[in-house]
Amino acid sequence: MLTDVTLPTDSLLGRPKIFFENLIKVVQENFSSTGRYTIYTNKIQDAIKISINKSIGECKDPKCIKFPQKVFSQLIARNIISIILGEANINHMICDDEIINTFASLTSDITRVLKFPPILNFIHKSIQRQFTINLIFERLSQIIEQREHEKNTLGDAWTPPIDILQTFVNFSTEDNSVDLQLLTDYIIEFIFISVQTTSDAIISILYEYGARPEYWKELLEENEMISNEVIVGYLDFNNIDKMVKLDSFVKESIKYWMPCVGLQRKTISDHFTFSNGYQVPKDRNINLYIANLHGTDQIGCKFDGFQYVGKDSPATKLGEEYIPFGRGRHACPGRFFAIHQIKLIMYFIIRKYKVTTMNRRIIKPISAGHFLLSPSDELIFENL
Ligand code: HEM
Repeated sequence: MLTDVTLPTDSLLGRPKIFFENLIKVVQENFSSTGRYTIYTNKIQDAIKISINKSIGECKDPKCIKFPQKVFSQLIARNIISIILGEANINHMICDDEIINTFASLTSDITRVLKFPPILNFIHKSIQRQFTINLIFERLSQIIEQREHEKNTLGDAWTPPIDILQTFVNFSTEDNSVDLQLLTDYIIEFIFISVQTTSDAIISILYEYGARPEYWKELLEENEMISNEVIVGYLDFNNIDKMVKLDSFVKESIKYWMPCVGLQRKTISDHFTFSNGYQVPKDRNINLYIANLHGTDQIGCKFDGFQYVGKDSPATKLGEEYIPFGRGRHACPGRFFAIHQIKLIMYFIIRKYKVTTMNRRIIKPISAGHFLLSPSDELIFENL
């Protein structure tokens, strides 16, 4: 038997199993293909437009974004804030640079802490406390206080806000009292799993797009066709489903930007036997040879951006040859939401800018074991 997947923050937050089960439940219920995130899509589109205007803006002359990592983690952070806080001071919060930066850098901050050897666990604990008393804790306290006040004033007439925060409040309330420490941990974990994963994916797609002008014409035509169908100023799910060429391009790019090996599991029974008879003894770590499954250029295959068009093979559909979101019982439940955001972001970028890598150079992902080193190449934006 192989171990279940554990989230990297498990050791840091030190919460019992039920904590992570609740978190997965929230993601499954709110962000599966049939999830409720339809109610969030307009908010996300507003947040994306604000981010693009603020961070990229008008580019009458070519503008070089030197640190795409920073710009796109802030953009995704703004999206995530808009769905976590939903109805709470949303306009104020999604323009609050301090909270956006805290959300955007949280994952890299935590990842740095997780690199400490276990013997330094006591430092984990003190850093965790530092996290949990930081800005997020304070801002959440203010919002919860306001919600409690409204609840007490309105009594039975009070209707709970529909947002992710309120869902986590329900999991953190006992005897009518909200455990703010627990609530903060839920939010930290939610940010950890959703911000950097999605911003890394969008950057890799932009690197591929910027270096491959042969795809621009068809992607722009598809973009224009969809924009002609948008009626009330916001794209709906039907519009997004029609971005089939973009979806295929996104899928191929994400596939290319996976480490060579990964999705590690550990043998916890006496031994594990593969279908070909190969046996792995207890306590050994097993990594999949992802490049081979995905057929990337690391094993001599060519990037083929439109290969999935018309094949009933969207970027969210998992298979033996496509595992960026894992597979099986613990496959990523947030992938529908991630791809939804990615397609929206690409939609707004493609229609406004010509995007290129420096000298239209193809940028290659660099694997270091089962990690990818974050590329730090610039992207150049110019108004169309
Ligand atoms: C492009 C963005 C994303 C990528 C590439 C990604 C990838 C993954 C991978 C590889 C796993 C582990 C699967 C396994 O080991 O079998 C995972 C698990 C998970 N992901 Fe994502 N993810 C992304 C975005 C998100 C988002 C936006 C959310 C939340 C809204 C999310 C929530 C989760 C959760 C809760 C798990 C744990 C599932 C479980 O253990 O049952 N992910 N993700």
